[in-house]
Amino acid sequence: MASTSESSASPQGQAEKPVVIVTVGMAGSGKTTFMQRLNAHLFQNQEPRYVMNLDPAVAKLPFQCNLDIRDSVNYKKVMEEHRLGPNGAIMTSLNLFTTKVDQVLNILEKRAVPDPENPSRKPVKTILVDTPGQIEVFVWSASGTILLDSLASSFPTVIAYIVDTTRACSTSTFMSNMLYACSILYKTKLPMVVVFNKTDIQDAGFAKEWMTDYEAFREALDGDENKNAFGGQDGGSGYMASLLNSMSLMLEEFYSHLKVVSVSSVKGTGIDDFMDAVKEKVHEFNTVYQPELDRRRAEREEIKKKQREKELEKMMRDMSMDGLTAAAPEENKSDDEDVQEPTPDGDSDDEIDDENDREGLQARYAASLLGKDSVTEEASFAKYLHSQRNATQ
Ligand SMILES: Nc1nc2c(ncn2[C@@H]2O[C@H](COP(=O)(O)OP(=O)(O)OP(=O)(O)O)[C@@H](O)[C@H]2O)c(=O)[nH]1
Repeated sequence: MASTSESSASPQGQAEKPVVIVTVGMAGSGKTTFMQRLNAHLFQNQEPRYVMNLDPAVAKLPFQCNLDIRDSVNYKKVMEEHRLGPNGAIMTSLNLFTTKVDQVLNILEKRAVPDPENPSRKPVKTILVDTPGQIEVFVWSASGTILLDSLASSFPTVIAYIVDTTRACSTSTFMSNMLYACSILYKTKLPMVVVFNKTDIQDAGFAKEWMTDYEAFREALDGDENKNAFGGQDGGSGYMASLLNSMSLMLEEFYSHLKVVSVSSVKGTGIDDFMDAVKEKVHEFNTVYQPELDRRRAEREEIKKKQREKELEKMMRDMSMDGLTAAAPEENKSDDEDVQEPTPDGDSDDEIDDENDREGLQARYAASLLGKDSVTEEASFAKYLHSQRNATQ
């Protein structure tokens, strides 16, 4: 039997990390059932695992999970309180959950190593994550991205894209599924295993063939066209066939990056193949994705560092300007003179402008040093001083 644990060691030989498997797929494709099957498979092989449910709208889970988004967010309440539809409420629930991502990672990090207080508890080797059926809500939302990025920054992470094989038999539904998978691959930038599920009802041989043999797909397209499967009139059918044909050519490169397995989540067939595929993808994660993630992280750090340097430079400039403008009046008159004996032209505009400038600089300086609240405080204090001064004049 293939084990994911042996594959999670980094190329540098660092300590083994648990592998995260995130199931993504269209509604009803069988994500939860697949998750249940994986969970049972790992249990049978006595592999310590950690199961997370990120679907706030699921009514009942057929397995026990360690971390359930429903424990921290009440989807129905979110819907009522924010007057949202189902998708909006799922997205808001995910957003709320994402605010706790640090805590989630902390828990996972702790479970990934031996617990000195509980030596009999084995470190987790696999983290299973179930996601909402509304793919776009998870994959294309900011919270979904943050959650996936956070997981991938700590552990090797693989996407399991679940396809309902019975609903991918025609060339057009197959292509829709593949385009979805392609967009997820490029959005998440994580290694992917395509899981053709429900193969107890429909064998996935045709799909595998279409993905490796362009001519086979072309023939299937011709067949669909002859049967007028695209239902087009006035050449509409021809347009669909040629579009699908072009897309298939375009997707050839994408197919070459995928690992494809056939599974029946109900019967439990193909799970070993899936685990082997995950093992391969973890290796890819460590050798290809991880360096790329590190590069992107270093790039972000560099940008942040430059921004900080820029702000510091600006602050230093502000401070030295502040010193100059503040010194000038002190050279000529005392504070008392300044307040009690105005110049003949009264509160000269120049003087007030000068004062305003100084107040602005002081406020900005305070902003740099003290943070936002203090800025408001400092600015209003300066304003107060200014009004007091005008009142005495
Ligand atoms: N025959 C068969 N049915 C399956 C298989 N996997 C899932 N199903 C059925 O497909 C239906 C949907 O399965 P779920 O696991 O709820 O699908 P899901 O993708 O989690 O659904 P959402 O979370 O609502 O998107 C259920 O009736 C399952 O019993 C399978 O391998 N074979």
